[in-house]
Amino acid sequence: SFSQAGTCSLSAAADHHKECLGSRAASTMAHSIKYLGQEEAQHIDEELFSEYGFSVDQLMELAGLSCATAVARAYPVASLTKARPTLLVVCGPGNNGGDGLVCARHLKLFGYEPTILYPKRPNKPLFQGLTTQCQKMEIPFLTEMPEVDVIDEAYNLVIDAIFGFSFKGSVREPFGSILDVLKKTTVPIASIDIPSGWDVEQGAADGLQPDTLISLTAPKKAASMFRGRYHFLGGRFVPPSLERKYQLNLPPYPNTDCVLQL
Ligand SMILES: NC(=O)C1=CN([C@@H]2O[C@H](COP(=O)(O)OP(=O)(O)OC[C@H]3O[C@@H](n4cnc5c(N)ncnc54)[C@H](O)[C@@H]3O)[C@@H](O)[C@H]2O)[C@@H](O)CC1
Ligand SMILES: [K+]
Repeated sequence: SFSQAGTCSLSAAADHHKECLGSRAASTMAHSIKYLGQEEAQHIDEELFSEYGFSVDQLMELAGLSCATAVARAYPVASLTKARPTLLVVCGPGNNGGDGLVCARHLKLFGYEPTILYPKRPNKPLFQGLTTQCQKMEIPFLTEMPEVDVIDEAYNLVIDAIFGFSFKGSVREPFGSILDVLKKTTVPIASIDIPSGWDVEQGAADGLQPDTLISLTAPKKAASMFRGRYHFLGGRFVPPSLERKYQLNLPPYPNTDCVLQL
């Protein structure tokens, strides 16, 4: 992937994969995109709501749509190996989990068969609404995390929407046990914004190793430790003055696309 310092360390195989996706704009090479620290990511988030007048559900919809689009790019339905286009979406207790719910809904519309695990649901209208929408879309909800062999057998991909840029400290239950299962699965994992359980800036040597990372707004510092195949940028909603203020140096999204492969 393309590092902060602007050095390119792609293996020929990874390069081939990227070419196959056909989405890599040459212009991304000219940019040195900024990798955000945790506080900076939180400030940008607050500013989008306070100064720029966005609402959470608005940005969550765009973020979740970006994630579903990235998944459809990296794992087209026709490329999946299981008989049915099944996906497991694991949603955490904050806005990262909300992105997961939106992502699941769009993936269903894109022809996938998502199933959701949502063990800690905030008692807020936003999340209740997103949950109802998924239920009405006939997306099943699990009551507990399946065993590793069940996941390996039943799903083509796991979408990790457990923690995003507000994660801190050591993982509390039930998410510790859930992440232990995810570390053992052979099914590829696509992480939304941050691989869950990773320190937002330092990463985690013994943590999840997702195949795909979808960085929202801008990558966080830990993304420089991502070693999977596909790194996407999503969340095409940053006003130019905010981009300038934080010197995000975002590469241009192609045409009307809501994701960009880094
Ligand atoms: N600013 C942006 O650009 C946007 C951000 N969005 C999403 O919002 C995310 C950030 O959301 P939040 O700030 O709600 O936070 P997160 O979703 O990162 O997580 C916060 C939740 O996790 C819990 N938690 C934190 N550390 C924990 C630990 N060690 N063990 C167990 N639980 C722990 C907290 O109690 C809280 O419930 C981003 O990563 C992104 O996915 C999008 O929804 C919209 C746009
Ligand atoms: K995540």
